[in-house]
Amino acid sequence: MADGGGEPDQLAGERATAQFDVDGMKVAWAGSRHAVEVADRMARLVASDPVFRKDTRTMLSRKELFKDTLKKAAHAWKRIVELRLTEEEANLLRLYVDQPGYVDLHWGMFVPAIKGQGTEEQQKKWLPMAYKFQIIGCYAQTELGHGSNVQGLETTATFDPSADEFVMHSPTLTSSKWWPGGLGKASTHAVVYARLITEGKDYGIHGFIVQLRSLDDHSPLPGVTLGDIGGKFGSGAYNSMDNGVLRFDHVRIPRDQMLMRLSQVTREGKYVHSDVPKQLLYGTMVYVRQTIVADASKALSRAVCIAVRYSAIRKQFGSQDGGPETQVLNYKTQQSRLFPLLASAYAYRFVGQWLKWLYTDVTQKLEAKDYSTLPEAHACTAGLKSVTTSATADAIEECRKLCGGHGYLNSSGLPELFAVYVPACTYEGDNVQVARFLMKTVAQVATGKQPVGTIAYMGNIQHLMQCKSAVNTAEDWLNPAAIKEVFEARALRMAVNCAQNISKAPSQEEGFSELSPDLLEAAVAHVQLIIVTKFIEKLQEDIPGPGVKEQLQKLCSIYALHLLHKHLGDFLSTGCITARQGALANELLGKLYAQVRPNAVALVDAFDYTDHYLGSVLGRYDGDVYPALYEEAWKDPLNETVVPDGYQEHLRPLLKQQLKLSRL
Ligand SMILES: CCC/C=C/C(=O)SCCNC(=O)CCNC(=O)[C@H](O)C(C)(C)COP(=O)([O-])OP(=O)([O-])OC[C@H]1O[C@@H](n2cnc3c(N)ncnc32)[C@H](O)[C@@H]1OP(=O)([O-])[O-]
Ligand SMILES: Cc1cc2nc3c(=O)[nH]c(=O)nc-3n(C[C@H](O)[C@H](O)[C@H](O)COP(=O)(O)OP(=O)(O)OC[C@H]3O[C@@H](n4cnc5c(N)ncnc54)[C@H](O)[C@@H]3O)c2cc1C
Repeated sequence: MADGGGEPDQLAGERATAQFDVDGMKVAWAGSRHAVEVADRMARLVASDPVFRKDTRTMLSRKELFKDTLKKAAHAWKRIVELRLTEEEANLLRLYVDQPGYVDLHWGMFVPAIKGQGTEEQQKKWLPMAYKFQIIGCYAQTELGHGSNVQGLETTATFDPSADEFVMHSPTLTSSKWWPGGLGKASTHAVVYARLITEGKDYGIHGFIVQLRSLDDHSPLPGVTLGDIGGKFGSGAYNSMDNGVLRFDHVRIPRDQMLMRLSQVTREGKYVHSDVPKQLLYGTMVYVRQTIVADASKALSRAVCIAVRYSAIRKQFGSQDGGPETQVLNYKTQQSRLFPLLASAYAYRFVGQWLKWLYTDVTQKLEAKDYSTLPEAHACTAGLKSVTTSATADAIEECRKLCGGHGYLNSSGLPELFAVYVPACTYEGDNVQVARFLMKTVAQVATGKQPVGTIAYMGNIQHLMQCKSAVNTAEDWLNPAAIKEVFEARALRMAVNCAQNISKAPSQEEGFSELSPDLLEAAVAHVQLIIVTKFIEKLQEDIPGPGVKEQLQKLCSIYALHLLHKHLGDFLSTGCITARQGALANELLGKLYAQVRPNAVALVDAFDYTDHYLGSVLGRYDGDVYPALYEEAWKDPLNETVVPDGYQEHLRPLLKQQLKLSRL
């Protein structure tokens, strides 16, 4: 999707060497022909609208940036209403506007929290107002003193039966809500997580809908202290978001603003727990983690698109006699650093599509009161979220390095992409929960219970604990069954080792604590197996378009084998492969990189990103990088004057003094 404005296409030669149908790959990437069409239309709509320009964003002050975000959000909403966009179209429009803001939390957490934890009556009351933006909501869980440990939150909601109200209170400084996006300046309401106290008893954390600001003049309501928590990492970047602080001084809300799907407080103050598992309190986090995995492939594919196109344009060395230099994309080191990231972008895309299916499936089962798949959904979302976000953050930084000096310029788009992306590693938690799930499964397998879903492989324990890989030539590694077997054996053996070592500890909790680094590694091995498996399963589907499946097969092999190479220690120490088999995998990787090379630019074109969305002079579709870099430099406010501000006060006196000294 070019919107480069009719410049000569410097990458045409690269595109001509592609050995597959790019349109077919666009469909495989987007999920369907319809998805390609809608995404394309929304991306163009945003790219052609001057209000959504973002090329000078990193030069704005925080206040200007925030106002710009409010403007863009309001304009996006206006376009959504005017054009009567569907939910799918509206979500894509917001994606392509590409500026973090309060709307992300309104749609991404506030609305899902009410949907997941509110009764039907509560949904009927609150959702229509939220859908029309008559109220703006955020998700206020984390506090100054506690983030990961949700049970440690201190905000209280004490029921007062005489008034049929809850009293929301922040008893300590550390109980101040701290971090919620959209809270600082924009939200009128929040879903607040607080300790429910009734009849003198603390029933732990529950969700409450609380109005924070006046709907007339936006001022905080009595007893509510609100503000922004301050500037964050990077210029532009996540500073468009008003992450906020909130304190309550005995603020009263009606009883029916407690989210009551999971448990209720009666008019008399009795606490009643329904038959819904209490873990559904964390349901909004499961939903968001699933979207974060999908976002990982978007961020990673953007970075890779920039690095691949620029590496095809950039030339260094290679000519002894004044002839053309070598494209840096032809260097084997560049390929071995970049192509695994390209393969990862596709791998995360497909696992993200599968995770969305899993989430929908669990949600339907929950509606039918079948809670059996909840633990797996929790483990998969938490684990995949953790693994894909940290790998993506590392990959964006790697892409910056792969673009050399120019990658460090804001106009490359990479510094801002990194700064916006990197908090995804922090918000929404880590991997420990997956490890607990694995340990439970190992224990169940020992009792003869047959695991299902993503842990079904653990049921094959007899074979996987002893099997030796049959790989004998580099090409043997092209067999998906060979790959799957060693990834399953590695994950299972690491989990079983942990379980055996925990059983030697004085208590299970001590064992867990002592072995937590090993548990984390076992969890990562399990999650990598899921990603590899879902890629392999994708390839078993009908994938139309000449050459499309063949390219994806190569990328799947690269994804799996680069992990094998990177974690060779795991595979060797668990005895899954021999050193020679490890070397054969590496040999095949080199051959696969050479096969991907002529397709690299077309493989990133298949992401179908506009130049607006990429936001990078290095990643331009037409490859006309140098004039764009040159032009971009002149937009910097420092270039508004030839002689800089401060010359008279600080440079001139210095220079004059040196003149005097030199005359002495
Ligand atoms: C755009 C970005 C916006 C960002 C927004 C945010 O950051 S918002 C803020 C985001 N904040 C964070 O992300 C905070 C991160 N912190 C966490 O996620 C915490 O680890 C915790 C809240 C899960 C711990 O809770 P705890 O101490 O109460 O629990 P426990 O460990 O004792 O486990 C008890 C049982 O529950 C199970 N279970 C747990 N979770 C789920 C689930 N989601 N589903 C289903 N089940 C779940 C677990 O497996 C265990 O099962 P078992 O073994 O009894 O059968
Ligand atoms: C940009 C951004 C946006 C956010 N948006 C929201 C929002 O909208 N709403 C909201 O409520 N919150 C939000 N948060 C808060 C976020 O969810 C928390 O920061 C996150 O859950 C981590 O908690 P923490 O900051 O308290 O870190 P801590 O829990 O203090 O973690 C510090 C370190 O301790 C480690 N650690 C903690 N517990 C354990 C353990 N049991 N075992 C081993 N290691 C452990 C962590 O891995 C980490 O290395 C946001 C945060 C950021 C950065």
